[in-house]
Amino acid sequence: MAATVAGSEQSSPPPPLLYTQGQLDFCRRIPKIELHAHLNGSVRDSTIRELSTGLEGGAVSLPDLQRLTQQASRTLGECFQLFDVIHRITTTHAALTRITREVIEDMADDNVVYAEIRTTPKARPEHGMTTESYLDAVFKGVADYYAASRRTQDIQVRLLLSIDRRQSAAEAMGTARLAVQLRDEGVAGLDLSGNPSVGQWETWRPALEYARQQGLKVTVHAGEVWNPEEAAAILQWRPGRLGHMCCLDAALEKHLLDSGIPLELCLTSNVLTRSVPSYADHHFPSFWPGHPVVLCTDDSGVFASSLSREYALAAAAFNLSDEELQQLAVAAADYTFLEPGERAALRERMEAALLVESVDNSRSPFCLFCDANGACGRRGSADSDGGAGGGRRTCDGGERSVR
Ligand SMILES: CNc1ncnc2c1ncn2[C@@H]1O[C@H](COP(=O)(O)O)[C@@H](O)[C@H]1O
Repeated sequence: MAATVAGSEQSSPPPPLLYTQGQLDFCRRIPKIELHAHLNGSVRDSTIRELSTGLEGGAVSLPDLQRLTQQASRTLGECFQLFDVIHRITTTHAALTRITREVIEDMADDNVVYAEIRTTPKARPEHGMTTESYLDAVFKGVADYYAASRRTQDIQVRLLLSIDRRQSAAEAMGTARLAVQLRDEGVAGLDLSGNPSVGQWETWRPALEYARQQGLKVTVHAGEVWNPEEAAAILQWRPGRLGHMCCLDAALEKHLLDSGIPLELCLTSNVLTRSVPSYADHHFPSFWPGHPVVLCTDDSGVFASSLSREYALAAAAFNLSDEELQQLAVAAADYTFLEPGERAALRERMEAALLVESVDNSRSPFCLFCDANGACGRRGSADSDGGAGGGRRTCDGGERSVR
């Protein structure tokens, strides 16, 4: 049977190899800043499996969950199906506290030194949860991380509250008021996100406007799908940062370049959701260098990635040198929603940690189906399931793809 699988694999071309172990190792050692990470999109696979197993009465369709998490590529619509499943297993205060602590642990392990984690506060009356208690549980997760971490203050964390595009104008205003109230408790800003095919910009604009008038920073998802009228209206409103901006015509691209608004770019998310056709075709090089850009993960759990992996993918796809990777990482300090003095301190900390070594590219490469730990999810890859590596597979794909 194994021979049949291997035989059938031989007939299909191997996926392109995108970066080397040496590049990934180097990117892991660079101190990094994460500015676009959705809390419920960053949940560990093992935690999703554990929490869904504990549920009674088939509240979560495990076959659906498994099908969606095992697909190498998923459309934006399928991603939002996956979020619905994740939201059904992170309904308790304890689950929220746990996922928050774990997300920070994973970021700290990946050498992220500053993170803005975003989430939509949700009221779940059936679990005795209000939007305020949702956030209390998230804050507890942050506190638990610091209480348990031996490497205290390795990573500095701020929250952004997200307005979900499914929300009404009144609900959006509720989220904005909460963000303003919690400004001194670790909330650094407000975000607009959610399924880009849902709703109208004018619905949430007053809430974003209110937050901005109160001195809060605002970031907005835009151009994740083709909607030039909305992208133009958002650009004209001038948020503090913009997420994605994949689907732009030449006029909008020029407008964005002229605006100087920092862009949060999430390569794997955009490729897997088909907002861009491939890594090599990503719009990163249309903006960087020259325009403020920060590489981010978006949903490290949903897309099986890490910030280091996103840097390594950028290095391979756009032929970036070690110095350029570090320039990207350091510059991100300037685009954070921290106060100016805190930004400067963060930048100094990043500069003090610059690396001067070169990359060892001789070690095994990674392909499109390799996850952040180098385990290859492609059927028939070498050292398949259940071997001495405890089910970990190594990649035997083809040539590395460099643009
Ligand atoms: C793939 N690109 C994306 N585009 C737009 N919104 C996204 C997203 N990825 C995640 N979210 C938003 O973040 C929520 C999950 O985290 P929280 O429950 O808030 O912690 C999703 O439900 C969606 O609203």
